[in-house]
Amino acid sequence: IFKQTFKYYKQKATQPSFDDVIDFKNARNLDSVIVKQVPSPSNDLIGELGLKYKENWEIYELKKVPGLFIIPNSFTDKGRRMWANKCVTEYFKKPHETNVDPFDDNPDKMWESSYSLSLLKCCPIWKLRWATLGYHHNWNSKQYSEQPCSELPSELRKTSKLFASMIGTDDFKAEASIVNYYHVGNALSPHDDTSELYLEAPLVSLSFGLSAVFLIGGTSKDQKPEALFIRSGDVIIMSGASRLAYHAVPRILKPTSDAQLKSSSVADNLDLFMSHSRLNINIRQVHS
Ligand SMILES: O=C(O)CCC(=O)C(=O)O
Ligand SMILES: [Fe+2]
Repeated sequence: IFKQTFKYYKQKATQPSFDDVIDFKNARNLDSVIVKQVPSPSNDLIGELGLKYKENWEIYELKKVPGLFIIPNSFTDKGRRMWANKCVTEYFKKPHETNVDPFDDNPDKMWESSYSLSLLKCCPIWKLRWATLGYHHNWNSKQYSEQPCSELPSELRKTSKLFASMIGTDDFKAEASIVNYYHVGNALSPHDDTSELYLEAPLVSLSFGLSAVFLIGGTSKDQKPEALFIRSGDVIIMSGASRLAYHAVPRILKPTSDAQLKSSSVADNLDLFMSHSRLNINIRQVHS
């Protein structure tokens, strides 16, 4: 059943209907969520992590998927740029690992001098699909390395700790991170994340760039998933029962007209890339 819903939203022949997709921006189908308010973090942290200043933070929990929290639209424009920039200039470099390690010999070539989208698309940056940080996840054995290759960057540790504390987990240890790079037409197949040795801790997930449809169900693939839009700056937390739930990203939405390409200059390579990409940074605790 999960697979059917996945295929429905992934289809390319016709555009699927998004009527059933929970949307925090347009407040659609929000009768399926519970809202909770938590006090704002300190101003220092807000500024450093590129978060929005808000009196109170609103956290939504899906009624049908207890433990699945969404904190929409958490970052400022500048903050979103800062995070995107880290994904395309830092997180793919050693000691982190990626699917395109050969390019690591010459990481600065990732953005080789091209100002138009067609040229830019030839750059190695478009071939990046994932990077792993901290304890590296081995995709084949589905196991984490014994030793962390590095400590996670401090902004990843601080951000994940902060969001984990918003749902009441004060002792979250950020030990591993996977950064996913998506473009229109890409998808992430249904899976559960159970390689971590300690599964009681929440998983914190940040998204930037293009919007996506996210599906999350239960621990069985026979359970019909809920669909929700994840937009740039949204934070998702999988905790409790939802931590072990099947989930997937069947569709990356095409850029809307307001994301039209800006003028051609080197400084805008990031805008250009981001108007055609979705970046997801998820942070995990591996050990108890
Ligand atoms: O891209 C996403 O939002 C989800 C990524 C994910 O599920 C994973 O990396 O395990
Ligand atoms: Fe996952």
